[in-house]
Amino acid sequence: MEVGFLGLGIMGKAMAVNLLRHGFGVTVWNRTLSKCQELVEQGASVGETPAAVINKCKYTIAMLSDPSAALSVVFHKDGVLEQICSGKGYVDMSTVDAETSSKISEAITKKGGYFLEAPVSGSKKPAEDGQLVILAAGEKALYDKMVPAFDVLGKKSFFLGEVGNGAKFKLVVNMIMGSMMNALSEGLCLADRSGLSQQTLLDVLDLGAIANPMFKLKGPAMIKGSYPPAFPLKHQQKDMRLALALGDENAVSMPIAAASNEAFKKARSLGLGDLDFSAVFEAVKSAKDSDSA
Ligand SMILES: NC(=O)C1=CN([C@@H]2O[C@H](COP(=O)(O)OP(=O)(O)OC[C@H]3O[C@@H](n4cnc5c(N)ncnc54)[C@H](OP(=O)(O)O)[C@@H]3O)[C@@H](O)[C@H]2O)C=CC1
Ligand SMILES: O=CC(=O)O
Repeated sequence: MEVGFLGLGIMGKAMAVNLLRHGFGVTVWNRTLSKCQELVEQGASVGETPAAVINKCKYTIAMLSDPSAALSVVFHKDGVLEQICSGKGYVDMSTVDAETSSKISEAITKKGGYFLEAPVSGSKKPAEDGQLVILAAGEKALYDKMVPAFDVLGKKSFFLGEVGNGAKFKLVVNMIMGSMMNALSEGLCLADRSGLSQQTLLDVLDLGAIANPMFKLKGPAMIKGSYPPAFPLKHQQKDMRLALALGDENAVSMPIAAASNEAFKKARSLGLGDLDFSAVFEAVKSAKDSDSA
């Protein structure tokens, strides 16, 4: 199967490599075109523009940073819309809001193409290992065609019905994840300020009812103040913002998510946006420092 792939950031690169390793023909494009070279060395072809990739491939996947990137790759000059047509499918796996996804879906469908949103849960390592969880919604016929690719990229894929449901699901999941990361950060800070061992706190958490892979993976690095980006903090803050907007639309009060969003914003203002989202710990620590000054 030949697929196009737009967006070779942390996730897109790992996913495209995985497809190549499993025998897919892959034609890649990235805004910063030089990032395509590493994929070419592993057997990929390059399209000079998103339109060129769509022209070449029957199915194209996108993995882009945020709503504005997802929209620009479709609607701008040399974008997806210029070549999408009957018989071609476009699968956007970026984390965006339902409104963005619907806009893209409508435009593509109007031109006779098929659209599927398919955001993923799971970070850099699950992307490298083909262990993502795929939250797809939109055109069921396209979902069925994409199953062989999803089987390579993920450990489980869900088909969730109409466009928007995948986007909303992903935002709910990441809203919970961002709140948990803040709770862990406050706990580590509180333990330290109370004269307790942060490592012992992690050991205790790992043995009890709230043990989870995220605390186990990120906790030890957080204690060391090490935040190599797997899931960039700026993207987690985008997800909190979009989840809060979904809460606004549905009149759901989310004080914990709102407070977590403030901490992620604070972390961005401290210049931590490109680090891993666990760097919110630094913002939590700095807030506690100024409280005690
Ligand atoms: N990292 C993670 O753990 C996970 C991320 N996600 C989601 O997946 C998506 C990608 O994440 P990730 O790979 O980490 O992000 P990165 O920041 O590593 O990559 C972002 C990609 O988007 C491209 N891009 C940004 N702005 C534009 C634009 N205006 N026009 C065209 N391309 C653009 C970048 O191109 P360039 O190289 O030129 O900057 C790059 O290819 C996000 O929506 C994120 O929320 C979902 C699950 C896990
Ligand atoms: O969106 C991030 C993730 O880890 O999932």
